[in-house]
Amino acid sequence: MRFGGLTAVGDVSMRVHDGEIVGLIGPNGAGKTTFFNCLTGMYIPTEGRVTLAGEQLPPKPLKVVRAGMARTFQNIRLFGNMTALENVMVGRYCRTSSMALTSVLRGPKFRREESATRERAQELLDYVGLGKSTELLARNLPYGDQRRLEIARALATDPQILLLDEPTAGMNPKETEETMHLIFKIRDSGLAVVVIEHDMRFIFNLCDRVLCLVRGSVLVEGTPGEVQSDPRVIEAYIGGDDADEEEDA
Ligand SMILES: Nc1ncnc2c1ncn2[C@@H]1O[C@H](COP(=O)(O)OP(=O)(O)OP(=O)(O)O)[C@@H](O)[C@H]1O
Repeated sequence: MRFGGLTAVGDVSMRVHDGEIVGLIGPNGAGKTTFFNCLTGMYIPTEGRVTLAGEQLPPKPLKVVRAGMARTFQNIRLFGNMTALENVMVGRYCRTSSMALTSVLRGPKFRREESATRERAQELLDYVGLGKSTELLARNLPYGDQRRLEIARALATDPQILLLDEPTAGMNPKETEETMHLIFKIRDSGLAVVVIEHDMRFIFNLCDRVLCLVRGSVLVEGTPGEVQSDPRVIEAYIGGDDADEEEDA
């Protein structure tokens, strides 16, 4: 993905399997979120392709979601004035005929679908541990719960792969621990999960495999143990090259 003269994501190739958690780490500006934006059709990549279960995905967010890829955002993007339940229901609408004539006519089919959507949304709130917050406005939920609500909304789209962009940012240790268990539960249900995180303890305890991105390229890929002990990763975080360049300047 190039922006003018800047290659934000260049040499990155990633394959994720069902039931696997892959971590994406790297210093600020490495290209992690841009990579997610390319996968989910929010950016049209200058080069490269994204496939899901062998099918190439077009760079169109709604089509990507319908194909089975869902995500959460670094900066929470909920509908603040809607309840927790309604936020999850919104995620579900990509699987219903809510935008079709049935919804305009509001006939029996619409009512059946609406009731099934509500039921599924409630199930998902229970699943992420927000079963008691159904009727609370999203903006009034504690920060950690808002992040969990985003995950519930993403799951409402029935994804095969879930992309989480800094799911524990701003969380206290207890919430971080709960989030780890939630992600394990999601993985155990058969989904593929990719997680961007700056919290190294979290990522190394969570993931089966980790990729470290630096300046748009994969610097190191391996098991948490391999990546954790690789001196290049430590150097990338300390900012060896950049610091040298700044000194030279
Ligand atoms: N829409 C855009 N237009 C121009 N440059 C962009 C755009 N989006 C991202 N970039 C640039 O691409 C590079 C990668 O940014 P990105 O946000 O993907 O990094 P990141 O690894 O997610 O960083 P962080 O950990 O701070 O979130 C940065 O240099 C950023 O300024």
